[in-house]
Amino acid sequence: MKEIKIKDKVFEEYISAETIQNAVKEMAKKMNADLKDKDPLFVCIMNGSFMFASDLMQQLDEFYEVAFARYSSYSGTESTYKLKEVMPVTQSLEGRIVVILEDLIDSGFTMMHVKKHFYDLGAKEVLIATMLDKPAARKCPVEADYVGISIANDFIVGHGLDYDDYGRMYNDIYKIKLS
Ligand SMILES: O=P(O)(O)OC[C@H]1O[C@H](OP(=O)(O)OP(=O)(O)O)[C@H](O)[C@@H]1O
Ligand code: HPA
Repeated sequence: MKEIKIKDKVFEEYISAETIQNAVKEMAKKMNADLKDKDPLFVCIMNGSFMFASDLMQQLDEFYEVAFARYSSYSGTESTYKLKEVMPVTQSLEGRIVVILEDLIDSGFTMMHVKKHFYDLGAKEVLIATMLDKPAARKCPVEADYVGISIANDFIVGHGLDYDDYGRMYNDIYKIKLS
């Protein structure tokens, strides 16, 4: 099994890029059916979601508006439970159906706060689409409307996800190897 080393940690192969692409295609099919003619605004949550958002956009049938925002709460492998708004969304959300594009829901802290914040900014409806979900890690009550793949409670890197900002560029996903 392929292993990679990032700083002090070793990670082993976990989910192939092909499995991710198939899950994203299934998600896009549902979105094509649900969102046609509704003019949703997709908001990509940086940094981790850049690959997922790019994959998904290429599978959607319509040309939709896409915006970007950046929130950060992790240090190493742990949440600080302090959400920093590094880059706010610049488009108006007033009256819009907003679809948040997230790479991973772990504790749920980020999505719980971002969803509430987008409603506070005037969104009519806020939906969450996540490439990966870790239901066993949930500490905050939030659920996604679209889930690519549900995974166990392991720290992962790849396909946008990082350990201390490294590892995002791997196309496959790797999970931490505990020694
Ligand atoms: O459900 P949670 O426990 O809140 O964890 C999920 C969030 O953590 C990661 O972001 P991070 O804060 O590491 O920022 P990044 O996307 O820039 O890496 C990930 O991209 C999610 O946004
Ligand atoms: O498992 C993870 N990997 C990378 N970043 C994360 N942010 C929350 N959980 C994770």
